[in-house]
Amino acid sequence: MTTIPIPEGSLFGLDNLPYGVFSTPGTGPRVGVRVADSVVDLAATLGDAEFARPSLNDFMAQGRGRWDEVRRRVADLAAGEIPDEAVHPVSAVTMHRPFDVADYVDFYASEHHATNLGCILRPNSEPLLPNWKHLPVGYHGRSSTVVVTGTDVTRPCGQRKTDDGPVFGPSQRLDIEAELGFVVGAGSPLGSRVTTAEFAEHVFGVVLVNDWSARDIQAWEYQPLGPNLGKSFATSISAWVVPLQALESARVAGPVQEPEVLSYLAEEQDWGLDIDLAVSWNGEVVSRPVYREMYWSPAQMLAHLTVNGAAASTGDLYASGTISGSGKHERGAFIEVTWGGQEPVDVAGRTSTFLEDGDEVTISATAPGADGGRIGFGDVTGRILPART
Ligand SMILES: O=C(O)/C=C/C(=O)CC(=O)CC(=O)O
Ligand SMILES: [Ca+2]
Ligand SMILES: [Mg+2]
Repeated sequence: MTTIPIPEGSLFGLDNLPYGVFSTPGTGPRVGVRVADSVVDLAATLGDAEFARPSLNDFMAQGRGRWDEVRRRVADLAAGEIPDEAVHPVSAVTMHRPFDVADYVDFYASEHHATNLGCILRPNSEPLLPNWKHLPVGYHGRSSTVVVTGTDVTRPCGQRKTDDGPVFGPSQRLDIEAELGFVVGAGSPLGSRVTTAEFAEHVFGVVLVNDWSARDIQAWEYQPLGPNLGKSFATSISAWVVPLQALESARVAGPVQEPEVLSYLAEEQDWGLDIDLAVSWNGEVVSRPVYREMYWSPAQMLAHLTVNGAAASTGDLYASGTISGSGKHERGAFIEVTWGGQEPVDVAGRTSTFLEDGDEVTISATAPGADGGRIGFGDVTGRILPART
């Protein structure tokens, strides 16, 4: 039997306990929980069949009562003695995409980001469009290209506009977007709505998201229907799903919403989140976005997603949109950091605007934990491979 050492200050203490899907040489992917620098095999310890599967979906589908029960059992387990064969060092396992992604929607919930992009992309008009403060604007992304951290990202090819008309080729303005992703566990039937008060009954947990974005492809294709191929080539997520319960100490009131929102978007509980992110480009931190300034809360986003009667499904992923704070060093996309490429930055020994082949980007995040310390999210990392031409 083994007791897992939890060093003082660990971001993965007993107040976090995120879930993921891992494999070891010789055994297939299955559900594990991270405790400090170890992964606990849940099928081998708790014995419940849904943990022997290569995704979290069957567990997530069972709903809040079951999630809370398992979290209590896992906390007891992690604090006590565990059979040696059920504990693996994080460094010795392979992490997989933690859930089968059903639908994927990306929102646009940062006022700072939306304003910055408006100024950069549409300099002669109002940066925020008239609907922006009345509803959380979003678009449907491509769930089949959601990949787990560590997956390489091939530079996309596509159309971009030039003075001589559109040309086809590798994107020359490849960018990132640092976001949070909310993972739906318990779905809702077609024809029903999820109210803002029901958010925690449906959302299982949170991942970090990098919504890779080819700005040149996007700028040419997006009017009037929104982003499509400029973003659908890859979206990276972290391997560990932080349970919503672990974020209790991170809950804060969001910004005051003025004008007042329509009643289906009104909230009685605070679902702003005090989460600090860091974006590293080739190993150097270039930005520290803050989640707490996000205008729309995740409870409002889910209420909006279902207000027309659209069903929510186990494995649905909806992302917050780029997380940009008010400060210059809090911007969550390189198009903002470099102001449309006009203000290059010196990063890791190079002057840069957009991503070059071989570049690597890592997004990390921490939040206040229940024990007075901090909890971590697993990183989301990706490296750019040259285009297939
Ligand atoms: O303002 C635009 O035209 C485009 C905005 C984005 O690309 C952002 C997007 O994907 C939503 C977000 O991440 O906030
Ligand atoms: Ca985005
Ligand atoms: Mg801690």
